[in-house]
Amino acid sequence: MSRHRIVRNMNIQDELDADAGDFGEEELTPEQEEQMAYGLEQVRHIIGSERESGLDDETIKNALWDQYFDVERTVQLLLEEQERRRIAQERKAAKQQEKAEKLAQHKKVAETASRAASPSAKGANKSGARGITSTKVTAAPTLIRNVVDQRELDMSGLNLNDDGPAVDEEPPKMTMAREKLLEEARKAIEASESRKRGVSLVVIGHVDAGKSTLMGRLLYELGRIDEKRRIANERGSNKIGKGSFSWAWELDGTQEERERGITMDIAQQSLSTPHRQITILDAPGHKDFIPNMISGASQADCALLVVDASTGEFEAGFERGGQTREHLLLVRSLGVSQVIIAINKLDMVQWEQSRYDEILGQIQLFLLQSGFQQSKTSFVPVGAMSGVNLVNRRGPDAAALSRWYSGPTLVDLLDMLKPPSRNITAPLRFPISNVFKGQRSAYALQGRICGGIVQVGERLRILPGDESALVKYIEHEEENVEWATDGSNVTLYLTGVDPVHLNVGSVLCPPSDVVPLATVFTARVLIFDVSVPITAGASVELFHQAHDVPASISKLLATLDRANGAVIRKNPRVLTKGASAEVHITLRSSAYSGPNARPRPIPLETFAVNKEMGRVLIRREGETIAAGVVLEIVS
Ligand SMILES: Nc1nc2c(ncn2[C@@H]2O[C@H](COP(=O)(O)OP(=O)(O)OP(=O)(O)O)[C@@H](O)[C@H]2O)c(=O)[nH]1
Repeated sequence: MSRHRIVRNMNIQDELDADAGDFGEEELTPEQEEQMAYGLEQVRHIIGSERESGLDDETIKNALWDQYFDVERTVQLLLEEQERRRIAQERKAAKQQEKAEKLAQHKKVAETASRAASPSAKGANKSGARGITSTKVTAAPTLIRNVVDQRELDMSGLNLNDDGPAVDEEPPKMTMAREKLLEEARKAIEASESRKRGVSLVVIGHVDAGKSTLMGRLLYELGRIDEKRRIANERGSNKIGKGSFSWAWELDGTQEERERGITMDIAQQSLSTPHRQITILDAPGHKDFIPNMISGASQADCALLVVDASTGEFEAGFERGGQTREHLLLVRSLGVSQVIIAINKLDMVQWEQSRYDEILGQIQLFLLQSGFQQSKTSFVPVGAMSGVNLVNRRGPDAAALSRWYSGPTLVDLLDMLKPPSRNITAPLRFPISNVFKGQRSAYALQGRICGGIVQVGERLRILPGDESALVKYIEHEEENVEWATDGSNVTLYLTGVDPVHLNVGSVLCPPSDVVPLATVFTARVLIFDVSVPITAGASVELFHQAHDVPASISKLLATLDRANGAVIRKNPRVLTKGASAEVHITLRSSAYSGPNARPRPIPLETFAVNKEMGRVLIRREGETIAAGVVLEIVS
């Protein structure tokens, strides 16, 4: 379950549980009282389901504490819930009314037809039959057929007296035909060009570079964290002797992360600059959690690399085995071309310009070697802890920096990130990156839309498998929306499906245009800095979107010229550092599935059809050894 989600769920729980009967100094209105009662019910339900899903009470409590001060958001959530229920009830009443009217109409026709069919009512028969054929025109044949059945039908089948399913269970309806939806989406995208445009940003870098601190402090500087919450984080982190991590607490929400002082999973937040609405994916820097980092990077448009400028620390992160280079290579391989490099902790080297220039020079060279264009990379000196040069350069800490730096702040650079173009006419592809039990009897799936458009009420296929499900709600940037397009990081709430069919790595798509499945495919790969050359049959871990599966590089087809793709050698014996090659990749069954089990296929597309669905990463023994694109699906 997503940590982010636990925290969000706990918003309600925390407020109501902790403050039941004592809402601080504030008097509650009757409406709020009612909301609180409803919320408490939710709380019990949520605690129950969190326990069922294996969370211990300590973690739940921790998450509760985390949201302690978010009173306004809680009340707002509850009011929204009430409003949704009201609308659903109104819709239900309108539908029942409509059904009743239809039934009355059918009954009338039935009576007429029955009179017409009755041998004892000859006059009526004639006139009735004439009446139907002459007045009911095209609909008459169906109606007459129904009339016969109608007389035998059990009225309960029409559900007139039924209370119907719980309001929450009412199946969602698609509000727009596809063409109309596309039209509306195009207009909205055009309109957003002049307003705030959305981008998603993955925050990467070596362990302890200050990524979470930077994000926590930035959220505070931008007013997304209030004073109460800041104090709570400060107190909480001091209490366990981790005071220097108080800013990181905002992002590192689980007990284990807080106690260990490291990020372990992707944390999602959003912030807003004058021209951009940014979804932040804070990735772990520790090499043990690279799979989680890859999952975050595969959902991002841009990257923010944080490096630690302190003596010896930059070097440790940048040399072989450090995460700075590996993260840069990974994001580039996953298609991210824009990157901001925040050179952090300059306070540790007395804000020396020479240190900044030295680091900038080394990274710039590596960026060029790794295929980043200089025009799409930018550097900024910052002090995350004291908030220097994030939003402004005010205060005594910033004075030393201002002596030699007059360029943009971090927010200025974020505000200039180029939003991705959206391919809304492509078939929908939604690779699942996270699954958890949502509220309101739906299952929640997090991920990024890789092509197309999705709307509430749509039925989607889940690949691999034969299952489908209905989209009940769509959440984007913490708001419920009717539809969402390519490039958006969203949470889809699905109903009508057994959760066993919802797995990380599965892809949702339209039933009429399903994504291909593959167990063997041809890929063009670029070999990274490997210590042991790759031979045919090498066992590897294949990463595709948020998912990793066992595989082997089953055939080495050719080595290629990196510049023009021409074949240098067919059937090479080995692939060494820096080689570009065409290979066959074959999925293997996992160690748990037994010796004779066949590998489960994964949803994949060629790079030519869908860039995001056609990228793969290859790792071996905890090291990323290659990145590639899918050329052809073999089987
Ligand atoms: N002196 C100084 N320390 C900082 C600064 N920014 C972060 N730190 C410290 O660096 C340590 C690591 O910070 P985090 O934010 O947890 O680092 P991280 O990159 O998110 O760590 P992982 O996600 O676990 O890789 C903490 O002790 C911070 O207080 C800074 O600007 N100056």
